[in-house]
Amino acid sequence: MLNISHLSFSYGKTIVLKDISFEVKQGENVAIIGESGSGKSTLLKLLYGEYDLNGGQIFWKDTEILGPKYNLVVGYDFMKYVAQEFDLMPFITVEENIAKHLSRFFPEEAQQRVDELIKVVQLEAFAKRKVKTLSGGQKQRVALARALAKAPEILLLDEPFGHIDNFKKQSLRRSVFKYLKDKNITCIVATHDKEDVLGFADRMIALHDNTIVANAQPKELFENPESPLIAAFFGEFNEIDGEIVYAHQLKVTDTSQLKATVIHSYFKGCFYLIAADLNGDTIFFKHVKQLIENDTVYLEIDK
Ligand SMILES: Nc1ncnc2c1ncn2[C@@H]1O[C@H](COP(=O)(O)OP(=O)(O)OP(=O)(O)O)[C@@H](O)[C@H]1O
Repeated sequence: MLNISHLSFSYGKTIVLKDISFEVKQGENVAIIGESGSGKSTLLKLLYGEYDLNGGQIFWKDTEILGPKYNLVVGYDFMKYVAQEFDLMPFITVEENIAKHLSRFFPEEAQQRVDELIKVVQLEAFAKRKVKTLSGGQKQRVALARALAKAPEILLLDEPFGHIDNFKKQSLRRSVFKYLKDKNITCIVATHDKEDVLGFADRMIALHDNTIVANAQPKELFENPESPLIAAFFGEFNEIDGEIVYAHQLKVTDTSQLKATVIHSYFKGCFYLIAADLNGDTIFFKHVKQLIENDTVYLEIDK
């Protein structure tokens, strides 16, 4: 169990996190969300022991995670952190980067492990390539594999698929998160992307105003978004009479109290996102067909 109690941290005078407490069970996948600058990366760095806390404590089982004031070398063997800027060794190959920290006394086992991880991050075709010749997304996958090489108990991931194209992203997510679950590796992911959360995270923690404003299962938060911050994470939404209504929860009907004027139809693939004026406010709803500008539509809320 990872136990964070009353954690506080500032960069100089800039307060970033104030009195944060939460727990993460072994094998759990927890997503940290929040606006840019809300302190997601800072929280991961604190969990890793990169900075000294201003207050509070972090424990993994019986080990207290301490910062540079107490540790000559930052970090702990049982934990790996994949930062947004991954520092790989550019002049050696993908395989060599991953194998770097594996024992040289058991070359066969090391090679098997490298092969297994290259498969997890779907880089089979690039195993023998020098890292400096890879794209940003490919490097990100090498950094992930390298973090997994020594089988950490906890993995801290900062926007782990941010550099990876949509084409590859979904299958890579499934592969990596399945691997972590299979190996019972605790995983904490800082992300802006709901796709990193839905279907994978057991729990979601939202940071706002230096503190935790939500800590619950993604389904629970999706169904009852307590604030615009949470709703916005999941998608387009409106505030109608003080109520949060997702764009997919507004339906066109024959007649209703909600009379709106179409402003624009955005083609979104299998639906159109319609912007419309409702009593002077712009609202958004999903519709199967394109609607004509300035047409009147009646809407109902279908939750
Ligand atoms: N090394 C640093 N020194 C001083 N201030 C910093 C430092 N790193 C981050 N900050 C500030 O701390 C706050 C939190 O930053 P952090 O990077 O943790 O946010 P974030 O939620 O991860 O943002 P993003 O989603 O953009 O990555 C921001 O206001 C940022 O400007």
